[in-house]
Amino acid sequence: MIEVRELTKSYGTTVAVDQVSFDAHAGEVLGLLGPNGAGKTTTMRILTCYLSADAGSATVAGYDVFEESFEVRKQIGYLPESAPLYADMGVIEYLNFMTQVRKLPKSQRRERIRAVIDICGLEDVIQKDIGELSKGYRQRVGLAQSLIHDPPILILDEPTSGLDPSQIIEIRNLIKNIGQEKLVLFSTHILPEVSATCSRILIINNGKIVANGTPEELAAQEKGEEIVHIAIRGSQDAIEAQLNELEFVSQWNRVDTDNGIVGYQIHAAQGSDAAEALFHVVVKNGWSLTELRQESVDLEDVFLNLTDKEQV
Ligand SMILES: Nc1ncnc2c1ncn2[C@@H]1O[C@H](COP(=O)(O)OP(=O)(O)OP(=O)(O)O)[C@@H](O)[C@H]1O
Repeated sequence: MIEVRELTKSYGTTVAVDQVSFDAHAGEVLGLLGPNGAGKTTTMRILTCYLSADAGSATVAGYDVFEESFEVRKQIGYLPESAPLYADMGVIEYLNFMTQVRKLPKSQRRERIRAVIDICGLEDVIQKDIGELSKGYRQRVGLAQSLIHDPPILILDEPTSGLDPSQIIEIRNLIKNIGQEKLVLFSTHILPEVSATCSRILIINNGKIVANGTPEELAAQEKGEEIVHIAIRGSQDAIEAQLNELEFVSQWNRVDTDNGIVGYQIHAAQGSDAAEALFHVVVKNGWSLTELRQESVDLEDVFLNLTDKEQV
């Protein structure tokens, strides 16, 4: 649905976006993660036709961002970092205004306003002016305007910035729900944000995409191996003789011995499905398994290694 190739944009001597390429598909919640100044906003502004690029190409739902901006804008709902909301407008009045900006046919306006109020949980505040709303509700109104024309793609720039923890959770859940039906591309500089919300992550640093994958893939790339914790009731000598013979095991450390149960940390080749393979080894030897656990993904290491540490 989105195809970006070698996109480049400079402001004077600052290269804000540097040969960025990526694809995004329907049904994904894609997180653009990077420290401040990494180039997230610039990338999003180019994709939403608010900014031209110096080089490269980008298409949205098959339409060229530079040649067919009218069509591209129809495909995209955009929530900029500071959404231009009008404080003295009522919620309904503002959404109605946005149906006009988006040139929705009169016959559809009422139904679309109702739909976005429902999706974004605005029912309790429809009587209020935008200026009276909490920041969390204002952000919901921002999301509602981005959805008003029912676009297949949503682009959200730091949608939880400035919200308190409970508002952040609400907006994340909203994004996840919307992501079940639409492609959502959103930016953040906060790592837990992407872990909590995204199916795939692009890490951007100094204008370049430095990683692209699911949280699990990125962590596996970083480690280059699988680490499994296992505890077995059986003869220590026999277990260790067997571990030495397993080709996928690159290294093992005995971490615990307790009442006939021996615990190991096992390093294995990436993609070897070591946990499952070790389970079969234990069963084949007639030992009993008291613990089997693959070490959890540590995305923070990935992020810190790929971006400027001092900026995170
Ligand atoms: N209008 C502008 N004029 C000059 N430089 C700019 C302009 N907009 C952005 N930049 C620079 O381009 C680089 C990328 O900025 P951008 O806003 O795209 O990053 P970002 O990842 O969105 O950061 P943030 O999270 O702080 O918004 C930064 O070095 C920034 O200072």
